[in-house]
Amino acid sequence: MKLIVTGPRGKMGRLITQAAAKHSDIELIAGVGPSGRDYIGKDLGDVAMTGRQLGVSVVDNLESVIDSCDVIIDFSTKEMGMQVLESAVRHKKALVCGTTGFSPEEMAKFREAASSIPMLYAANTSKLVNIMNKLLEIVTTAVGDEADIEILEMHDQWKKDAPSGTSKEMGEIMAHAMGKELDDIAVYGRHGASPREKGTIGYHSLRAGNIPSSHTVYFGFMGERLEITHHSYNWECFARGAVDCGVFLADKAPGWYTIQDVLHLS
Ligand SMILES: NC(=O)C1=CN([C@@H]2O[C@H](COP(=O)(O)OP(=O)(O)OC[C@H]3O[C@@H](n4cnc5c(N)ncnc54)[C@H](O)[C@@H]3O)[C@@H](O)[C@H]2O)C=CC1
Ligand SMILES: O=C(O)C1=N[C@H](C(=O)O)C[C@H](O)C1
Repeated sequence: MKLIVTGPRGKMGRLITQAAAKHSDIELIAGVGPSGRDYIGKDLGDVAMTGRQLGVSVVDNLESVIDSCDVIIDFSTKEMGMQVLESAVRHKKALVCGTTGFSPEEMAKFREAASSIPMLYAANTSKLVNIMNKLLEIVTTAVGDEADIEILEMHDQWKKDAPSGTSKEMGEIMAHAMGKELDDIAVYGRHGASPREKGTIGYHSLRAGNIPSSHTVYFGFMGERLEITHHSYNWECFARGAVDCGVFLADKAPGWYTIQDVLHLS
């Protein structure tokens, strides 16, 4: 599988390149970074600190290398993510996108792209988070209407979007389990509303230091509560999952694929 990674100097791009470089089924073709960076033209292995040179460069123009690849993995910014999507559709290349922070209108463009390319979007590529999502569906189906549901997510000080893409996916899964739409029941922060309105999902985002990612969903009852939590200690679990998604997508026909398909959780 011939792979291009965007943002190979970023936190995720670097780890994805490192994981891909160790994978026997993957040939890295190029990295794509922003123009003007001092590492443009340098060896991808050096830029992503894989521990060995890979014999391919980091370029600043995806269009110049895209025809040589089978799959692109993009964990960058929402602006870059939209550009990558356009190029992938134009050149009919499979795309794994793990970038978060897109608007509903932008997300619709990813869905549209699935009619012409193999497309996998995942706000969280950790295996355990996606198993947690299954647990959330079970609990919400059973007690969603009785419980006070609150999501608390924590990330590092540099994270650009809030709430996290993962917590939005979790909220959507729980809302759908209750036969509702998240937009109708999400409450961002609480401002002294009392009593708490039943059937809503509360959102709380915390940004501090270098916390990689924590998500807890609270199901509050009178006299007891259930908490379901995932903590990552670093970003490697997401990079491993992203590479698995890329390998999965390489031989697929155009269509919309999810991480549940990759993990056989559907
Ligand atoms: N789906 C998942 O499991 C996960 C998703 N993420 C998401 O991945 C994204 C990236 O996160 P981080 O790696 O922490 O961010 P980062 O800020 O460390 O890296 C972003 C990278 O994008 C590159 N970039 C920005 N504009 C570019 C352009 N025009 N051309 C080429 N490259 C460009 C930057 O140079 C940088 O290398 C975020 O949206 C984050 O929420 C992060 C972790 C896990
Ligand atoms: O920016 C991050 O770090 C992460 N972003 C994703 C998100 O927005 O949910 C996934 C994970 O939480 C790490």
